[in-house]
Amino acid sequence: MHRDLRLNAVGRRYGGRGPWVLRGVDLAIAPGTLTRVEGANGTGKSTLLRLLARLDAPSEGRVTGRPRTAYVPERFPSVLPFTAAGYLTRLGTVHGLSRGSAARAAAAWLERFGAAAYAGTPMARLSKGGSQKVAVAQALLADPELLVLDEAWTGLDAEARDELERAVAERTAAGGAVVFVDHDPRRLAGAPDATYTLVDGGLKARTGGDGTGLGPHTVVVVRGAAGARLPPDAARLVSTAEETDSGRHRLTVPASRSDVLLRTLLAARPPWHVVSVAPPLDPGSRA
Ligand SMILES: Nc1ncnc2c1ncn2[C@@H]1O[C@H](COP(=O)(O)OP(=O)(O)OP(=O)(O)O)[C@@H](O)[C@H]1O
Repeated sequence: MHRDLRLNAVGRRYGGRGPWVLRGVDLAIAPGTLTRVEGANGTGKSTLLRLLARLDAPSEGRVTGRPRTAYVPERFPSVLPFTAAGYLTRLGTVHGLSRGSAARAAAAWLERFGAAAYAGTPMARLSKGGSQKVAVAQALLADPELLVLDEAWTGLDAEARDELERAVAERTAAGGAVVFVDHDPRRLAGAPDATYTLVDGGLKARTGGDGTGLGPHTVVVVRGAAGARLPPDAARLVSTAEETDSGRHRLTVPASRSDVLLRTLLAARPPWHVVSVAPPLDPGSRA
């Protein structure tokens, strides 16, 4: 399937004869999945993310698949000669939105990240945090099939960090793929379908993935029509689902995804009834 992105025996080194930063990397990124990439400083995380975003080409091996991709770089150029809203609107039109839709989407994303007040501020005058909000908004603007986030949370305030976690959950629930690097091990804890560590230029899968119990989980009890199955958008978000009684389901969901799960269930047709929501449990405990 062309939306699946695959790296096949990929290697990357800089400057022709430089040392191999990556070598023999095989990786498949399927729609609807969340992937975390970890590694010590300088192990090639950004290099890998640029290859996934197709902004860089491998020195050897192949990259196949062309999902519509958006990327938040580690360092976002803030000297662009536009206001925040002007820049986002232009980008929206590049992504195929009409000017009006692009302007509305730009305003909506700035609002979501608490940046509406600087919509008219030239990019060069934005603070680091303000500029990072624009960096994140430009990536989310066009509902990408693949979202690549390189330390995208760095510089955001606490509310914007939470909002970005919600936006990631929305993307994966909608069937998009997200790949991220973040220095905070608690980021989206429990949510990734796969976690890889870069060691000696290669990828090591963390055994057991990360969707099996790490990080705080919320327990949500919902009721649907007898025999009804969870809507696919909701099923993608949960770690476990158990029908405890006819039509009554007990779901565990990574805390970072619980808001999006509740919204998805309430918006389903017919809507699901939320019976209870328990606060996040300690990592590993989902009893
Ligand atoms: N454009 C480039 N030209 C030359 N060398 C580069 C280039 N980009 C990265 N490198 C080198 O490749 C190696 C991996 O860099 P990369 O930025 O991918 O690692 P990283 O794991 O993202 O690092 P960090 O955690 O510090 O952000 C480093 O030795 C770096 O100096």
